[in-house]
Amino acid sequence: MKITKLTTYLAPPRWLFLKIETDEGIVGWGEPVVEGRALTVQAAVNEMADYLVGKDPFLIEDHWTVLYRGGFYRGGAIHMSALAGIDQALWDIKGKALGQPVHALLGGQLRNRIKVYSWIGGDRPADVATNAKEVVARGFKAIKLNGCEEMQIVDTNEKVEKAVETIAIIREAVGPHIGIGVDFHGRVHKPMAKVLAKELDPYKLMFIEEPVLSENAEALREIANHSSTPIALGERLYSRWDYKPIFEGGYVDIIQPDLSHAGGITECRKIAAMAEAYDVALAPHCPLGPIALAACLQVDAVSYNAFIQEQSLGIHYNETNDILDYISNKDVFEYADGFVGIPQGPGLGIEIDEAYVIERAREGHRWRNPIWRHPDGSFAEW
Ligand SMILES: O=C(O)[C@@H](O)[C@H](O)[C@H](O)CO
Ligand SMILES: [Mg+2]
Repeated sequence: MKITKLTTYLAPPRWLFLKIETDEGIVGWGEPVVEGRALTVQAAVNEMADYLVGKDPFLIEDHWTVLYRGGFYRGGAIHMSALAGIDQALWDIKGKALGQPVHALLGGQLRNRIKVYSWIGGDRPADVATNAKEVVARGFKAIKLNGCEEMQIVDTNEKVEKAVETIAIIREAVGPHIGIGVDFHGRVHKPMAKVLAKELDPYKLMFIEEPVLSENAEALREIANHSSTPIALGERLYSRWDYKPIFEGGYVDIIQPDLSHAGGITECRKIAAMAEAYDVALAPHCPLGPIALAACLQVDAVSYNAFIQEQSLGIHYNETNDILDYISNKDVFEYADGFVGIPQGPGLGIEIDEAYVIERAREGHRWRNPIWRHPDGSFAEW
């Protein structure tokens, strides 16, 4: 079998899909995207396409190695996201050709299902609480919300009180047994992170996420010394080499590699294995589309340390941008009791509705994250 063609589609609300075709008619799909830079990742995929055309799609490990190492310069969000989508599509092709789900080719599933969490939005604590209750009523056993608004490098007690009040209201609303992940989104700097972590400890959170940016990971030591809450991060780390200092540092409890940002199934499987050797848990990041989610579930299926999966079915944006719109086998993600089943179909397990993808790609998108500012006019991390 030979690779014949790579085609990319800008898929609203903010995704990029990749189709890899072969001379035997088998087609694989990947989702090479980093939010807000879809066109740049598209260019990177196109730049790597000429190497792949004419090659055997089954030689995933070799293609990954050449595309990672062979450009001399390597790594980072754009390159590793492009490589991630290519890798997902190659696994999809191989699974479809052999009539096996990807997880079967990775050694076989060690779990039937994985717990999922739902994102909770809302501007005011009361709205967040209403949304949280609604999601719990729909069966979710775990939720995640943003932990604070913009936070300056040193900020006021008022900001801290507001953040704590929101979490208190949520804990009260959902009761003691629902998992609550609190995402600080890298908004907080070292001086405030330890204050917040300590204040939030009594709410027995499932984790605090990006309490500082991962490039400031040395600050985690101080935070861990002020709190017993598990610390999660990793959505902005792109390879085993990026994760190396995190494991060596010893203060991260949960890693969150993104299957569409960190080199795909091949690389995330290895990152997960490194984590297992440090007794660190895996919770793949996925505020993305159906292909990314399907890729996550393949790695969850074979990773002992995976415990929960992020996903954005029908809730992260709005009902008109549901990820199920893009797939024909709409029952593939089986939800029950706060868990989602591991897909059993060949390849990634999803069937992309290509006509719908082409139709939506005509409209495309220009997704950008908001730009925030502090009261003094300086830039604020979103
Ligand atoms: O953990 C999450 O899902 C968020 O931090 C998103 O990755 C971020 O809003 C960019 O899409
Ligand atoms: Mg996050």
